[in-house]
Amino acid sequence: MSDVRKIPATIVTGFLGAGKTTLVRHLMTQANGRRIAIIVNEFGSLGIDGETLRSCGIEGCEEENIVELANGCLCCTVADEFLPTMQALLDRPNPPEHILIETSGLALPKPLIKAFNWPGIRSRVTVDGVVTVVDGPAVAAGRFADDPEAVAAQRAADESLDHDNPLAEVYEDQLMSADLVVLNKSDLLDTAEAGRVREEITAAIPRAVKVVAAENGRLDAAVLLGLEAAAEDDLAARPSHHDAEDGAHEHDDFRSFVAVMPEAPSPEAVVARLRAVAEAHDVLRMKGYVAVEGKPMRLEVQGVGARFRHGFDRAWTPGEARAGRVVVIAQTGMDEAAIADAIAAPFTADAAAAVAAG
Ligand SMILES: Nc1nc2c(ncn2[C@@H]2O[C@H](COP(=O)(O)OP(=O)(O)OP(=O)(O)O)[C@@H](O)[C@H]2O)c(=O)[nH]1
Repeated sequence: MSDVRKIPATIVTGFLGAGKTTLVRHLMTQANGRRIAIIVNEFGSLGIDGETLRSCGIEGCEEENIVELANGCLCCTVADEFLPTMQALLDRPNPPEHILIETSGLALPKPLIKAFNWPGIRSRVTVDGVVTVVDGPAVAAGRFADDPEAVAAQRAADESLDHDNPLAEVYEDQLMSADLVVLNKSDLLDTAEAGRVREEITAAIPRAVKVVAAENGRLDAAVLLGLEAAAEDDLAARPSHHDAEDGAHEHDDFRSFVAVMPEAPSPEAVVARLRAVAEAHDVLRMKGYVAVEGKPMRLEVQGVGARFRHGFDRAWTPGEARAGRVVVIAQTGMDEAAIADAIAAPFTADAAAAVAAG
């Protein structure tokens, strides 16, 4: 055992839109001068999570403390991207006191936890805990539920954990790696639903793991950090649907692309259009920045399924094109052309349709 204290790292994982960035942002408000580095990985190419954190104005979220790993999912780029990034952080003259890693919503945490056993990393860092953020209302709505008959048929043919629902696989892998589960978006659950979701979560994890409820990821840092789980020593207790493949998975079940959106007459018009598209095409996640007529500020818009939030985040900078761009993430097979066309249509078309509809 080394007498040099290892730097604790917390892995924040959870499905697309569960509230990981919101939680990390809140956590950073409690940094109290502690040197915390954030590694953020996003599925979709606009780098919005990194930008959200950098622009939040919270001490500690400055440029130099946030490293974005934008290419693909952390779990698939461990050797090429994650390890060199960790090495660089550790080799800083003033290394971080804590490292927060926000995975993409489609990442499987286990290959990432395994990476902490690599020589050069293992001796200097430990996984303090895997915090899995769960979108309470999405679970309550059965978003990750398998079709019970299909699963029964599949299990009868093959006893392995694997099944054919890509959402369920990612969600369950994230749960099974957890040291702490955050049941987020409690504001959108009634007591009975919250109880049911909590039971479902507990049943899905084969060991005792604490589940804490949260709204907008607002939890005390003392709850989230200092779990001292040493997860890298405990891989066997964290089963994965991909154990047989040694963590390899290609994300070919999911696709993302960037759609262009013209300047909009109002924030409401942006949300109405994106919500209609999300519902018509079963889109999992949208996020982007859009220009609104007469507004010097940029509108940030975020959708999880058909639930949207928006707000003006910053002024368009001089010389910056007021171009609206929205990342769209859905299961493979989505009609990208139809979605792109619907988002890119001039807004006058919506007005005409509203008039025609009476
Ligand atoms: N009502 C409600 N909305 C929330 C809560 N937490 C987060 N949100 C909203 O949910 C959306 C997604 O939150 P994020 O923090 O970006 O989620 P994420 O897990 O980082 O998303 P990805 O990185 O895309 O996987 C945003 O619009 C948030 O404002 C919550 O507790 N209640």
